[in-house]
Amino acid sequence: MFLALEQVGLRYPQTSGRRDAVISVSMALEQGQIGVLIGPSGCGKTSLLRAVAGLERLHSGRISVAGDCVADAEQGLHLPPEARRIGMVFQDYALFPHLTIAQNVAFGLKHLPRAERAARVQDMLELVGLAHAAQRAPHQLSGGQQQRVALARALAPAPRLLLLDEPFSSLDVDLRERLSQELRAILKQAGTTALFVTHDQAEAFAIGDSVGVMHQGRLEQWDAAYTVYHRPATRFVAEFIGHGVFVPARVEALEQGRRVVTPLGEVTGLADLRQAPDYCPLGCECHLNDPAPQACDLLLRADDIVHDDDAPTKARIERKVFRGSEFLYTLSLAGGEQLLALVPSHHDHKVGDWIGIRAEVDHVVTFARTPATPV
Ligand SMILES: Nc1ncnc2c1ncn2[C@@H]1O[C@H](COP(=O)(O)OP(=O)(O)OP(=O)(O)O)[C@@H](O)[C@H]1O
Repeated sequence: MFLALEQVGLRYPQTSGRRDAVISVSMALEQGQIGVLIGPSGCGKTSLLRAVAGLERLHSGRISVAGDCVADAEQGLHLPPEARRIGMVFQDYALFPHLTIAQNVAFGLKHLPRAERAARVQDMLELVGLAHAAQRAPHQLSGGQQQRVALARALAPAPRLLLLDEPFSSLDVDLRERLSQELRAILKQAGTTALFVTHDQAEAFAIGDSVGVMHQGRLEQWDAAYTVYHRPATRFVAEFIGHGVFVPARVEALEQGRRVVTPLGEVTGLADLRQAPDYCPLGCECHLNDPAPQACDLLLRADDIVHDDDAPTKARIERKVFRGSEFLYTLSLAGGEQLLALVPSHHDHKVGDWIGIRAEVDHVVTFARTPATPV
């Protein structure tokens, strides 16, 4: 593995009584891969990034880059940031205002002969699509262009690893979306291994080969974005990623496989259910393997609920949010359970209307109900 973190822990001095900022985080990235850390404010994303950069000392664990150990708490090893050959891009792109764009990009290349330096600057500016702006001053560029210059500056010395901490957070939504796609293309073209921090889910999914969800200092899941969405490892991940709710349900053993009985009836379209008993989201004794009916909570995302006038289950529209191509409805069933549903926006029902719905769940995600409730 190109970047490997093993049981990394980080504790800030003079914070006794508070939980550690990072607790036993293990993860790995292959060369050329892009990893994204996502999680709520204060969950430890930036602290973890700073630990990789060498800006914070580890309290426990070890970090290696390209096979070189750069930090090992047990051995008291801590390579300073400048010895790690790691590039960084932060939220405030902090270009030098008195230097031209080309001079900004050349900043970390002082060791190169002049001609080589100029060629490298040209290559980097071409990579980020700003070769025409080489002689301009930073204030003559837009925020998005300035952030691309910051990226070119970070990539210019060919770092072994690039760390990016919410680089687009000061930009508007449209620009962020475009830049995140561009960023992925640029990093892939340069073959750079990168670790990116964001609290924006769309950005995480657009950029990351692997996505890690952090919560209270811990990395709760580190997986492909698709797996994080469809196979959340913990309740926290299930709730944090995507629009979803848990409904009380019951898993029953059939002669072959299992079925899940929910307030919407039996969940249909269970292509994945046969795998479900083997899959314990919590990695512990799995309630799905028990032959007796088991009370559980079933994750239903907004895209699992289909509006169907002929469906026997009816739900009342409590709230609706227009999202262009679809409405996000908040629904309640006769028994009071709440659901979310994405419905094509030509179905423009009023709040208070009852509509037919059914569940179409391709990826069944259940968690043992706690405390256990009678079935
Ligand atoms: N220099 C510091 N000294 C003491 N505590 C700190 C320091 N920096 C961060 N913390 C604490 O460590 C925890 C993790 O903070 P961190 O900034 O890593 O979270 P984050 O996920 O990046 O949050 P955000 O998304 O808001 O930037 C928080 O409880 C924070 O208060």
